[in-house]
Order: sequence, then C-alpha cells, then structure tokens
Amino acid sequence: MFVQIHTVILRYLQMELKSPFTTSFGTMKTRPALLVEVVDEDGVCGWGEGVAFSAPWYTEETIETTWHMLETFLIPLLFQAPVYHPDELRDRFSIVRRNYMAKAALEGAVWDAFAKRHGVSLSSALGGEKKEVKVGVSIGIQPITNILKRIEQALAEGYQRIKIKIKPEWDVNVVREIRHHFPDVPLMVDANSAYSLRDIDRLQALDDYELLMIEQPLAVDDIVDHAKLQAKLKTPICLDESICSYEDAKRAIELKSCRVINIKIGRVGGLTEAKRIHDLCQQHHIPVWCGGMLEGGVGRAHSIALATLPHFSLPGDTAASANYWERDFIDPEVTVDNGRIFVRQQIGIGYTVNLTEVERRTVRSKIYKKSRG
Ligand SMILES: O=C(O)CCC(=O)C1=CC=C[C@@H](O)[C@@H]1C(=O)O
Ligand SMILES: [Mg+2]
Repeated sequence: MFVQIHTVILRYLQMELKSPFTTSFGTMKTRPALLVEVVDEDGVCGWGEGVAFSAPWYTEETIETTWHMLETFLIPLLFQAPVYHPDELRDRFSIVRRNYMAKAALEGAVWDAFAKRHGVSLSSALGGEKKEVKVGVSIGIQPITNILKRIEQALAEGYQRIKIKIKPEWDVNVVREIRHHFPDVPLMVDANSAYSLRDIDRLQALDDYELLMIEQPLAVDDIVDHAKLQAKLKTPICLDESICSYEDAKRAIELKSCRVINIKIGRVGGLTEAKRIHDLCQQHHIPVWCGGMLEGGVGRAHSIALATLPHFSLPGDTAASANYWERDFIDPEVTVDNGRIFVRQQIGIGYTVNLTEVERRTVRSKIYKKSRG
C-alpha cells in the first residue's frame, strides 16, 4: 500500500499565548503556527505542524523560511512519486540542506496519512509501546514570586518535573530560591545557549542544587566546549539546539558533550530522524525526553506519539493544551492527568483538527495540487 499525495494545503495561523513566554532571547506573546494538510488520492488526510517561530532565535528557521522551502522545494519533491513508507522522505528531502522544521512539517503530515491508511495510531506506526507518557512543564523567565506560584500550581496539577529558563544573573539566585521552597521537586534549567566557558563558575555553582540537568548552556555549535564543561560538572548536560541530526547526536555522545538528549521532531527534520536518534541513544544508554516548541494541538499530538517509544524515560515538555491556549484547535484538547497523558488509540494522530478553530486564526492559506500525468 502506498500514499500518493495530490493536494497540500498550507495555513499560517496566528495564536495568542495565554501568558507571555520569556527565554534568554526575549518574550513571546503570540505564536505563529504553520499547519500542513496533505490529501491522498482516496481523500485520506494527514496533518503536520511547522514549529519555527517568527524570528530565527532558536534555530535559523522562521515560519516564512519554512513556507518558502515547502512551496518551492519540498512539496514538489513529495508530488514527484508515491510514498511506500514515510521513512523514504528523509532521503528524498536530503537534497535540500538543513531546513529541518520545514521537512518535519510535511513529513509529519505524511506519517499521519500513512497511519490512517493502515488503520493504526501514529504511535503504533512508529513502533511506540507506551499507553501513557510522563509530562513536565516549562516555565519562562518572570518575577520569582510568579515562578513560585506557577510551580505550586503545576505540582498541584501533577506535572512530574519543573523546568525553568535561566540566563546569566538569573540563575543561581533563582534556583536557590526555588530549592528553598521546593527542596525535593524534580527541577531542571534551560539556558538556550546563554553562556560560554567563561561562565564556568556560575554553571558549577548550580551543581549544589540537585538539578536533573542543565539544558543547552553553551552555543549551538559548541559541541567541543560542551564536552569540556560536562567534564567539570556533576549535573548532566542535556543538549537541545546542538542536536539537529543523528550525526550530531553521534558526535555529542562520542565526545561526551552531554548525558541527556532532548529530542524535538521539528529540530531534527521529522519523525524518522527522531526515531533514529532515539534508537542511537538507547544503544548508548543516554536518556531522552521529548521537547516542546509551544506547539498547537497537531504538533503536540505528534510529540505524544513519538514519546511512546520505549526509551523516552524522562517527562517531556508536552504539557496540556490549557497550559498554552484558551482553546486549542484540536478535539479533544490535550489533557494531563496526574502528570500523564493517556495516549489515544484512534487512527493517525488520534485527535481531530477543528476547522472552525483553525479558520478563526488563519491569516493566510494556499492550496498546492499535483499536476496530472
Ligand atoms: O512547553 C513547551 O512547549 C516547551 C517550551 C520551551 O521550553 C521551549 C520552547 C521553544 C523554545 C525554547 O524556548 C524552549 C526550549 O528550548 O526547549
Ligand atoms: Mg531547550
């Protein structure tokens, strides 16, 4: 059985975050989303979500570059030939360098259509086993009293670990205060590359606070410096932005640049590459967890399916829809029960896209059709 996609619809959505999200790079109040819908010859639909932001601070991609790559290169490549298995798209798209979030958005939609054609959930199509996944929550930079309140609320909702964002001068002091109020909470910090090796003293000071890990302390391409830093820290380093492919993960493991990896589907170019990184980490006993990009419901559904693979042992950043939005654009919305998401067993991503909610936020859309013959 193969999938021959003949229509792709791109939709640019503008979404309002419930509360602003601040990292070492700045504050986001709204979140654009790029929804990709593919339709095959029998009318089976698949959904994917582009996770780039409007500015290139996280990786080099933006929502506009994603749209351009899809329209000019990736959609024509998809139309070229049928897909027998979505794993083939990794090779087919490899003539386009990088642009991982663009590739992942389209590949994800094909995975959904493929799972639906085979009458299975996306989780089973990927080889996932878990029926529930563990979830943590990521809290942006904000006044400490608000952070403490957010932590209390998240723990009351059952979230299994807390992640806070740090940057120079907003790190040891904040962690100390949190530990004073919550001595035992599973806690980690994410720097989004805000430090260099010159800051080693500040980073070593974090070793006193029993953190689960320090996420991406140094620059995206500082794989060697991360190894030097890891050798001097007790706390495990978790790499996020530095790992965009299986090869990146292999190098980081070989150099001992980290002890944990955060896998994000968009950052690594799709579900197939995410699975390969998962398998590699499993072989090397490197724990992994599923990262988040403040996605809408479609992206979140893909992340949940990925997190059902056996080696996702740590809670992921796939919080409930209500953590981000007044109303998500899927039905049902993603809910978290005592820090767990129960994985839906319906075919494909397991959630229905609510077109009324989608259209309410759509600022631009375009339909692409495969030419006949
Ligand atoms: O809840 C989520 O989706 C995770 C939020 C989060 O921590 C991040 C989202 C997007 C970019 C970053 O700031 C960050 C991360 O680096 O993991
Ligand atoms: Mg991160």
